Amino acid sequence: MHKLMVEGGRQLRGTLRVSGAKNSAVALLPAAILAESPVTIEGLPDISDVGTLSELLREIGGEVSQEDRTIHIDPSEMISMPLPNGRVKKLRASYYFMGAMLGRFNKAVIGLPGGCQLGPRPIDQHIKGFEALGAEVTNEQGAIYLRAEKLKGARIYLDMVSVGATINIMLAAVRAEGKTVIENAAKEPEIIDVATLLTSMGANIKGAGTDVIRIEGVERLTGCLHTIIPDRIEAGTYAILAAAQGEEVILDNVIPQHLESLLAKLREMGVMIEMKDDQLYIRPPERMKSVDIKTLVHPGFPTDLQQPFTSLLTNASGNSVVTDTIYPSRFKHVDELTRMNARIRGEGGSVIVHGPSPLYGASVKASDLRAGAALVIAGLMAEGTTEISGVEHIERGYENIVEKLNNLGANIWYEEMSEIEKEQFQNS
Ligand SMILES: CC(=O)N[C@H]1[C@@H](OP(=O)(O)OP(=O)(O)OC[C@H]2O[C@@H](n3ccc(=O)[nH]c3=O)[C@H](O)[C@@H]2O)O[C@H](CO)[C@@H](O)[C@@H]1O
Ligand SMILES: C=C(OP(=O)(O)O)C(=O)O
Repeated sequence: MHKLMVEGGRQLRGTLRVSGAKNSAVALLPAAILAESPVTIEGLPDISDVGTLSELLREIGGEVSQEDRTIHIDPSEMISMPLPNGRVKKLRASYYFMGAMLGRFNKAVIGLPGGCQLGPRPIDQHIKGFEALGAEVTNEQGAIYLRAEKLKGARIYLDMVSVGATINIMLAAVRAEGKTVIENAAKEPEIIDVATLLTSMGANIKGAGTDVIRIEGVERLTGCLHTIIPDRIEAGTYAILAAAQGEEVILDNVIPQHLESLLAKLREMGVMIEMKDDQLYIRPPERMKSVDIKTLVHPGFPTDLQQPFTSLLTNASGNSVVTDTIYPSRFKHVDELTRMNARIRGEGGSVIVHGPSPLYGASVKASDLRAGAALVIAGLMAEGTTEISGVEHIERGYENIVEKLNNLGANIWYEEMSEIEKEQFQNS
């Protein structure tokens, strides 16, 4: 078990290449289950969620091989093997095995997914969608059993906009008989990416990226080659970091249009941003202005950037109000930032960041992936050294974070935890 050590106060400069999108990759890999011949996916991020999904694909009989960033998945020998526990609990996206296995085999048995603990994360809308398509869904001792004679297209209105439910219903519906319409669908770029892969496999999908998706079921899907879009959340995290501690940082392999809400907020704070093709140039101002943020469904401010952005706000002059309407209790990073001298207090469902307040290195715990990113940013901004435990959360979603940041001039390294630290971590 190791911890991440971050020396604060260094100015960062140089070019950082953004990896393939985690939230696309984790849906694209299960989507390959639906094909009858090999699927090749390029631009894979090297993160633990991808490794876990590759193992799950192997567990159900998939032949999976990887060379560098390209994965080949041969789904032809797959069977609907129950996946009640184990790896399924390591990540959120294991829920995509429900839609994909239901779509291919008309049955699936899968444990409830894990992923970041951000407050309640029900999957009732996924189940509502599967049932509308004709599946019988039961929860037996913590595993979800899905069975259908034959899936039939349906009109499904999502009670709330859900990324996972939208993708899962698409996966189940592409081989169903007839037409499916998903209303109040999520519009995230990752949904378009999954629809692009499925379309290359032979699916008939219209409207991905809008709030009404229409799918005409087809009998079979075949393998294809697909390249994953860049990770807008990784790019956003590093853009925030560059605004906090950069001299002049260039982010490479970015789709700036995917980051409009973040870039608008950074500009409001006075950060200089230039876009050129797939690159972003970021320079912080002398003095940063406070801003309020409220997370919303895409294209609103993404909840996954709320925690990293809170770290940046500690350096802004004035009071900033942060509200998360997607996960109203996604604030576990706040106590840790407070240990580092941030002045943040809760009010109603929001937190108010009083800035600027200098941060000081401390021993802190990453409770989830983006809390981890928030602490890395805070550690780089702080005076002294910060020790971050809970590194496994960060490794779920950030490829080679140590190498990428050290290439910009940071000083970050892993250290093995002492026995006492391990015990304290496990009991905290
Ligand atoms: C693997 C992946 O892509 N994860 C992302 C995905 O998570 P995930 O797909 O789990 O998030 P959703 O978009 O489904 O959740 C949005 C909101 O709807 C609620 N909800 C969702 C489904 C449901 O059946 N019932 C229900 O009540 C959730 O509790 C949450 O409040 O989108 C989130 C919101 O952008 C991101 O933070 C996650 O990074
Ligand atoms: C919440 C996240 O991930 P997951 O849904 O995989 O837990 C995230 O990527 O910020």
